[in-house]
Order: sequence, then structure tokens, then C-alpha cells
Amino acid sequence: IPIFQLQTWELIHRTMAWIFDEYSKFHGHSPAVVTGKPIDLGGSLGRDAATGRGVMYATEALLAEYGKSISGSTFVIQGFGNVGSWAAQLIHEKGGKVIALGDVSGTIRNKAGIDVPALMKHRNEGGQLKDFHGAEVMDASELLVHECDVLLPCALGGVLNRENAPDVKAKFIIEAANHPTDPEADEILTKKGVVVLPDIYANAGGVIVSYFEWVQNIQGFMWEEEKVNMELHKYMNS
Ligand SMILES: NC(=O)C1=CN([C@@H]2O[C@H](COP(=O)(O)OP(=O)(O)OC[C@H]3O[C@@H](n4cnc5c(N)ncnc54)[C@H](O)[C@@H]3O)[C@@H](O)[C@H]2O)C=CC1
Ligand SMILES: O=C(O)CCC(=O)C(=O)O
Repeated sequence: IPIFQLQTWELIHRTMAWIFDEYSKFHGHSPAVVTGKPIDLGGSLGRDAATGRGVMYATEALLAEYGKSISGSTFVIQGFGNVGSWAAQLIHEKGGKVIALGDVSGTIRNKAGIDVPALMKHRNEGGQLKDFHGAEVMDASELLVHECDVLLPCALGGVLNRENAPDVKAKFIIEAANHPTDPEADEILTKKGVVVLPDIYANAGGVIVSYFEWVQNIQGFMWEEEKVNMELHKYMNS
């Protein structure tokens, strides 16, 4: 099944709309043949936030298993694109403290907690992370080994490897990116007692809401965003 990775939603929506349109020319109106469509062509409400929201639900459920919560925990996030920025916002809304964050435009930290909505505004106005006033700039190589309760790699695969795994200080790693932990790092982290939540579950929110998009297309009925989020919560917790 073809799917875009590491692209803007604008490009994803445009391409999915084109595939839907081309297919429909030959087979009649067929919105269910492709997901990730723009809302007015049969896309699902809540899809843009879905992966980050699923990451937040997965984090919440994992911490609860250990008698902890998002609101009492500190977070370090690599990547501030679709997955990372939604995960950061939703974790911030739940009272979690995002103390360090990085993307290709910079790596920043604030022990008191980064004001994520202010950082979103800065980013949406075209600002680079390194120029954000509410945090200090740090070395990118220190991000994944920064002190924190929960580490969320939300960028590339293979970023945790045998070089940096011995220095990881997080107690929990949520694999929000696809395969961010390589097999050698997995072994090292397990020996250290770090709990690694696998990507196949942790970042499944996107593919789950893509499934909901298909279901809505088949039903010929559009769900409210609250229903999408509620169903996602149910799937992530079942
Ligand atoms: N968007 C989705 O629905 C899903 C995405 N994923 C995975 O999550 C990860 C992120 O995807 P998106 O957020 O959609 O991509 P995106 O393109 O929106 O964001 C990627 C982010 O990673 C940052 N980044 C890239 N290289 C970096 C580096 N060397 N160091 C630090 N930051 C770096 C970019 O600056 C950007 O902030 C990928 O591994 C993707 O395969 C997995 C499931 C669903
Ligand atoms: O929306 C989808 O179907 C795929 C989500 C995605 O990008 C992934 O699971 O890596």
C-alpha cells in the first residue's frame, strides 16, 4: 500500500486527491481507494493530529502501568513535524513538561518546560527552533541522551544505536518515528532497564485514523472529530 513519509500534509492531500481523481475517472466515484485525502474530498477529521494523538494516548497508557502520569513527567522530543509537534502540544495540554526539543532548524532546552503553543506560533510564522526566545540552544548530539523521564524520537529511523544507547538517561522511550531504535540499541537499552514502547503500537494512530477514513467513505458518512478521537482512544487502549 503506497504511503507518503516525511512530507507536508499539503503535498500528501494533493497527491491523494490526484490518485482518487484518476481512479474515479475509470471506475466511477471511489473515495475509499485512497486515504489521506483533503477533508472536502472525503478525508477524515482528526487525521492530521492522529499519529501524535495516538503517541500521547500510548504514552499515557504506558506511564499508568508504572503508576506515573504525563502531568508528573518530563519529556524530550526529537522532531517537530507532524508527529512531534502534535505529540508535544497534546503532552503539554496534559500538563507534561517538554524540557528539550530538536529538529533540523535547531535544538533547544528549558528546564522549567518549553511553552509549546508559543513555540508552535513561532514555527508557524516561519521561525527556526534555534531562534525561539523561550529556551536556550543546545548541541543536537545531546538531545537523545538528555536527562528526562520520557524520550520521544519523532524524526528518523535508526537514531538510537550502539553509539548513544549506553548514554540514554530516559526511563521510557516511545517509538513515535518508524524504527528509531536499531536492534543493537534495543539490547543495550533493555539491559539498562529502559522501557521501549515499539513503533508498531506507539505510532499506529495515523494508520488507525486512515482506516477510519476508509470506514467513513464506505459508510458514506462523516464522523465528528470528537468521535474520531474517541474511537482512536478506544483502539489504542484495547
Ligand atoms: N505522519 C504520520 O502519520 C506518521 C509518521 N510516522 C513516522 O514518524 C516520523 C516523523 O514523521 P512526520 O512527523 O510525519 O514527518 P515530518 O516531515 O512532518 O517531520 C519530521 C521532523 O523531523 C525533523 N528531523 C529530520 N531530520 C532530523 C535530524 N537529523 N535531527 C533532528 N530532527 C530531524 C524535521 O526537522 C521535522 O521536524 C517518521 O519516522 C515517520 O515515518 C509513523 C507513523 C505515522
Ligand atoms: O496513514 C497511513 O495509512 C500511514 C501512516 C504512516 O505514515 C505510517 O504508519 O508510517
